Amino acid sequence: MKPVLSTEEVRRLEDLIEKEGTSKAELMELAGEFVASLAEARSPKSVLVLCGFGNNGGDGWVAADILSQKGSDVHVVTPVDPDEIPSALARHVARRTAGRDVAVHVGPSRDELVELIEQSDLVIDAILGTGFHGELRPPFNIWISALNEIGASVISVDVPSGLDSETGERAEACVRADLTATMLAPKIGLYSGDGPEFAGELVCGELYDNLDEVIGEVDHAAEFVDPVDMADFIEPLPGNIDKYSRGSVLVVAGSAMYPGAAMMAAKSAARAGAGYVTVAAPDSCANLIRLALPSIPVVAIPSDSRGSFGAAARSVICEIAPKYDVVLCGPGMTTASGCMQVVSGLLESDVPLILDADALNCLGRGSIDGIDKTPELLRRNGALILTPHHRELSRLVAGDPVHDLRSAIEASQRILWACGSDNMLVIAKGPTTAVVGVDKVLIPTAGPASLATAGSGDVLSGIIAGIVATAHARSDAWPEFGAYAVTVHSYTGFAAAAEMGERSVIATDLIDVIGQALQLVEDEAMHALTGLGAAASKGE
Ligand SMILES: NC(=O)C1=CN([C@@H]2O[C@H](COP(=O)(O)OP(=O)(O)OC[C@H]3O[C@@H](n4cnc5c(N)ncnc54)[C@H](O)[C@@H]3O)[C@@H](O)[C@H]2O)[C@@H](O)CC1
Ligand SMILES: Nc1ncnc2c1ncn2[C@@H]1O[C@H](COP(=O)(O)OP(=O)(O)O)[C@@H](O)[C@H]1O
Ligand SMILES: [K+]
Repeated sequence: MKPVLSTEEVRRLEDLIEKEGTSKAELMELAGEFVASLAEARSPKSVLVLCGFGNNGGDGWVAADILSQKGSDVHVVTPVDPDEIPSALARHVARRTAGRDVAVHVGPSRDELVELIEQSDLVIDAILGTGFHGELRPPFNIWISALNEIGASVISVDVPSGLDSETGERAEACVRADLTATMLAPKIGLYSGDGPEFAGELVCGELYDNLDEVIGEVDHAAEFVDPVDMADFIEPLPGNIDKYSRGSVLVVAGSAMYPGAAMMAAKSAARAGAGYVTVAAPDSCANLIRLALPSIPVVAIPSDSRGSFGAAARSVICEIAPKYDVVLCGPGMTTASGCMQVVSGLLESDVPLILDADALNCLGRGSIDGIDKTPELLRRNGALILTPHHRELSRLVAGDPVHDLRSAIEASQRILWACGSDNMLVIAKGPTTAVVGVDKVLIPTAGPASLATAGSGDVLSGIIAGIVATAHARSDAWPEFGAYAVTVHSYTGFAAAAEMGERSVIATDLIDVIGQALQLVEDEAMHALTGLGAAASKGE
């Protein structure tokens, strides 16, 4: 797992590294070398380096110096003369570089800048890094819009300029990079909001030899989880099991209005490896589900007049629930009063429970000031996984806005810390999904935008249920299994997009490629472990 840091955590890390004997000036030299090596790999004849006032600009000046010494034709654009750069570290390297065989352009007009961009094979964006905040001021807004308009090939240093490294929010003008060379550790904003779209490919320069030791001494906003981190959680199917011991799931879901959600969640749980999946659905739609899923038993539960779970549902469901390794409740269920009763009954039981979709909306309706103010509703002995998307999460915390990864992590942590339970997980879904436990935040590989299709969340909750059910002996590692399930879901997105075209994927396509996605994740994990490299790529 790779640490993902907040801006403040990066500052603390740099201070610690300095205490260990590597100065910030040395780190700047190493950062510049790293950027230069990435630029060199693209064999540019002519490189344009756009430098800002701060240390991000300093990294750019160092890279310019190295590239010119290696024979590239290097132009540097700076808003002020090197002698007037306010950051002492950056001023030092700027003066040094300006004395070498590098063409320096101070405060060019837009037209002059456009000409310079057009004449170069590669642009290095060292305008703004972690020090950027607030509204983007001239001349950088002009530089960035010119750069994006021309569509030059761009390497951004640390973060794309104009992107807030903490929130992932972008300024009106923000560099659209092909590659972002981030220093020491990725910043959380690179995964949040507009970060993934504007950063392009992300590579991290560790810069410091003993980074692994020092980085453990600062808090981590999150950890990025690769398939290789899942190698311990992927086990071959043992021969001496039966359908029950393999892992059983009860899916409590569906209504006359939304029978499909129950079908998709149940089928996904089975495809993700559960040996025995049962659906408990209102009798209004039970037959429909039976017909669609011949391999899955369906228990018909008394409905209300609108075809949702009725008043008698709670006792019937709570009686059968303990027979299963995991219960998944919510998809397509509606928030009728019978459903609210079902959710509260299941919360009172000890069975490991996943609450998704309408079960979360029932929870939200059942607590007036937000679920973080009424944690007693969630306190239980059995494990609990909540899988809200941003809107559901916002409803759970009484309407506080949740609109990006960072706010989703914060809202999830508020709920978890209020409950104080290490037996609970919030899987906060979004373009980048976070698996949030009381003491750790995992960020699995995000899927493609093809996943933004109705029913995709039902597929995810089914995959989570299937994976968790088959791992029942290892409940201590639910965050890791949650991350594994999210990764598999992401890979269904890649595999389905490769088959169907990225715009045409619908949720049922994702179910059909769960097996393929499980195999892709396993191949990547095993290849990386055995040093063969990640040969199996995401459906390419
Ligand atoms: N501190 C360190 O030890 C290291 C820092 N490094 C680099 O240093 C960067 C951080 O450097 P700084 O803290 O100097 O910050 P930056 O260089 O990211 O930005 C600070 C400068 O940007 C200007 N600025 C801020 N907001 C602006 C806005 N809205 N419009 C226009 N200008 C704005 C400020 O006036 C200031 O001069 C990192 O991103 C990284 O690239 C690396 O050299 C590695 C070592
Ligand atoms: N732009 C995107 N890129 C990648 N994944 C996405 C994107 N938008 C949504 N997703 C994923 O798709 C799923 C959608 O779930 P959800 O909103 O619950 O759908 P539904 O309620 O229709 O089933 C989540 O797993 C989410 O992480
Ligand atoms: K930058």
